[in-house]
Amino acid sequence: MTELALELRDVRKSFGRSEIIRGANLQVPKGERFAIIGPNGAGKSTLFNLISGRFPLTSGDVLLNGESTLGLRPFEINRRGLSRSFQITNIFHRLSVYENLRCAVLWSLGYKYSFWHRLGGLKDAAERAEAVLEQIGLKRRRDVSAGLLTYAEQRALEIGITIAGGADVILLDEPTAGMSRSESDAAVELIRKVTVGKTLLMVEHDMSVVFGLADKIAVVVYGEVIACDTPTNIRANQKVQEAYLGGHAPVEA
Ligand SMILES: Nc1ncnc2c1ncn2[C@@H]1O[C@H](COP(=O)(O)OP(=O)(O)OP(=O)(O)O)[C@@H](O)[C@H]1O
Repeated sequence: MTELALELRDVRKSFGRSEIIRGANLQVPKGERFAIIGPNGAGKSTLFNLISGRFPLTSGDVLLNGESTLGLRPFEINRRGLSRSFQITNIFHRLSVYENLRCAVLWSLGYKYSFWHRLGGLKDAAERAEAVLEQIGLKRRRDVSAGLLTYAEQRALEIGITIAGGADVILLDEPTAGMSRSESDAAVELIRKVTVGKTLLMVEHDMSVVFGLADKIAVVVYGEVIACDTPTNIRANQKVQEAYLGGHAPVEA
């Protein structure tokens, strides 16, 4: 049987009287790259917030590596091996690129920022931060304040921060939003490289990124996963074509 990294079982979420997530089910096998697509307001970011523990579920269950995460706080879910990035960049602008990464490593190890100064010599964290720096291609920019990086570099750093703790399950929220075609092609390569052997779940609107990167695509419409399949099958799926008004299935640019 396939081992699942992540499983959503009849997940529901209401805000006040509106039910936004309406019985979502999803199975993400270990080591696969999944894209979540769907119209604006379908509930994709809300699903991410439920999976990462930012919002409590109204009902249903989320399993990470076979274990329920119900009632766990975001940092506890993070310590169990799930790390997420945000649509809005989540970096410390006044710290250098390297310091941002070291901070992310230390945080994942359970250290609070207030202990920072006493941990400067922690060899493992420093080595890990250097390795991630290399992986994301920002070695040249090591000592630059993160706030001075270009937008694309900041998004790469953000991916570095997300993977720095060594989580096996990575959630990326619109990793190429606001990028030019060439920047987004480079981001796809970076994401592919840093997620080798890991499980990836990403929300993405850019169909060339989705079709270029995803093993499977989950389509969310009105808070339900209406289809989850390979890119080829999703393109041919009648229900998906109908959900994308006008009867056109999502296609690459
Ligand atoms: N904290 C909240 N309180 C109330 N309503 C919310 C909250 N968060 C999200 N919603 C509502 O839930 C619905 C789904 O929003 P969500 O951001 O998850 O959609 P999305 O699929 O990610 O959209 P987009 O593609 O535009 O980013 C929207 O109608 C939104 O207004």
